Amino acid sequence: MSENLYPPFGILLVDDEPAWILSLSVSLERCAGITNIITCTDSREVIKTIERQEIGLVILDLVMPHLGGEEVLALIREQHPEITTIVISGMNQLETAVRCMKMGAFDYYVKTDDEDRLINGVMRAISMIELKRENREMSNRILDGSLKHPKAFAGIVTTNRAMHAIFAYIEAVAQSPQPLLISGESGVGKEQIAQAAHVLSGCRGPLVAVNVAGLDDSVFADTLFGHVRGAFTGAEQARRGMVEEAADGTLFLDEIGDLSIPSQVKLLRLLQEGEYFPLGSDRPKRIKARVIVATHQDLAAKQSAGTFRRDLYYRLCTHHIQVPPLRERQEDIPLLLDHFLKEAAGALGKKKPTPPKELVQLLATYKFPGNVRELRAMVYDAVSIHRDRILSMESFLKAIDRQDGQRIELLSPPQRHNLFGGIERLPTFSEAADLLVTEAMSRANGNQSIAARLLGITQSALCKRLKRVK
Ligand SMILES: Nc1ncnc2c1ncn2[C@@H]1O[C@H](COP(=O)(O)OP(=O)(O)OP(=O)(O)O)[C@@H](O)[C@H]1O
Repeated sequence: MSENLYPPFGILLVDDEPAWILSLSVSLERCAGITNIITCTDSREVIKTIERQEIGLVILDLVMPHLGGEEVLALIREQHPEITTIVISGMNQLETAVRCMKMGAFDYYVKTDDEDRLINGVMRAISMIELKRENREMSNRILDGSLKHPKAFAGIVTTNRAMHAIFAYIEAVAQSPQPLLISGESGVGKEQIAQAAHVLSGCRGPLVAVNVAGLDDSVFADTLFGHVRGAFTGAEQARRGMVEEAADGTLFLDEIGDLSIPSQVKLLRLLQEGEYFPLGSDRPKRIKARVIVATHQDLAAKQSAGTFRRDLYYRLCTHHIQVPPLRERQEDIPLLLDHFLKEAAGALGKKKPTPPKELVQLLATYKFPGNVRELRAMVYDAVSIHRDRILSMESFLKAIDRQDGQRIELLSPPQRHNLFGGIERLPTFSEAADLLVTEAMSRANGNQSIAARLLGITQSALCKRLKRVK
């Protein structure tokens, strides 16, 4: 959103009547926040203007001296077919309208039409152009597999393919004025993703984060929209709301799934109309921030159950990112372990300890219900009590065992290929069990607790087996 012009491409108004151009410009800005407007009163200049600057939409008068609107439309379709055109006429002529639509006009309006109809049509055209652009951008990224701004994601440690696809998606939608929805379990890194999207939006303002969980409706309205002096008992001073604090930046609403229905209505109105009223004021203010929302809940399920408004859900879903849980990206565990060991050692003024080999094996057997945040906390705890050069496994084992109700089970999906394919004589059941136990003990470096987790059995069951193996 360079220089905060909206939309990110120009809208060219072509009409030989300067008064009409002025009145339409004012209405577009006042009613829809459209500021990226270029004007042209000489139809012969249209193509040159298009070639000089980035135009996405042309709003074209039909009756003009020199070149008429239909001729200009034909030239645009021929020389710049990527540009969308809306035709406006002083007369309501069905035949002309049909002809223009057949020539490729996006829509046709009569100057005497209700102004709202024209503005809604312009907004529809803008949404369509933006979607097309995002699509093109996404396809290009997917084809060349690269990121334009890898620095924006520097703080997010991952080698996972799904996470890299998310990065490419964020780059594609970063400049869109539509809201961005980030969902995923608690602790997967949703706030970090929101920060990357904010950096890439190019907005100069701040990222203002608001956790909306547990806010009742009036506190929600006051927090977001602020109030004027005397708005309610105790409102001795006017207060700016978070929407205003986030001007020219990003408003990040966390835990959006917990919002009450009346607050959902307020948020929808804000997103749809771009306007809000501070409490006690009858003068609307315009939102000038990009909105990013996050939730650990399944909004689709909530919407089906009737606890989340369908219209808001669809509005929020325009750009949607689903961050995978840590257990679905186990390849990230060694990297994150190393990252947090460094971070914790630095924060606690210690030398970075060396993790024992079996630690990654152990962590791979765990589901991490608290995701990356839980891993980070485990590492900080281990580093804070650590003394020797090699990190002790004890605190990790304790933290994992503390998770009551956690069934002991391996996380990797069962192997589908035939392990015994090349073997002529099948081992007996107890021979195979002994071999498995020996292998698990070797991988766990003799640690029975880890070996038991690797095998998916209790430690006492392993002890019994070990006695037999010996
Ligand atoms: N890929 C990652 N690389 C480095 N640190 C990460 C990564 N993912 C998460 N973290 C760290 O884990 C912690 C939790 O991340 P974050 O707050 O972004 O999660 P969240 O999904 O927003 O959680 P919640 O739903 O509870 O708000 C933070 O300290 C964050 O820095």
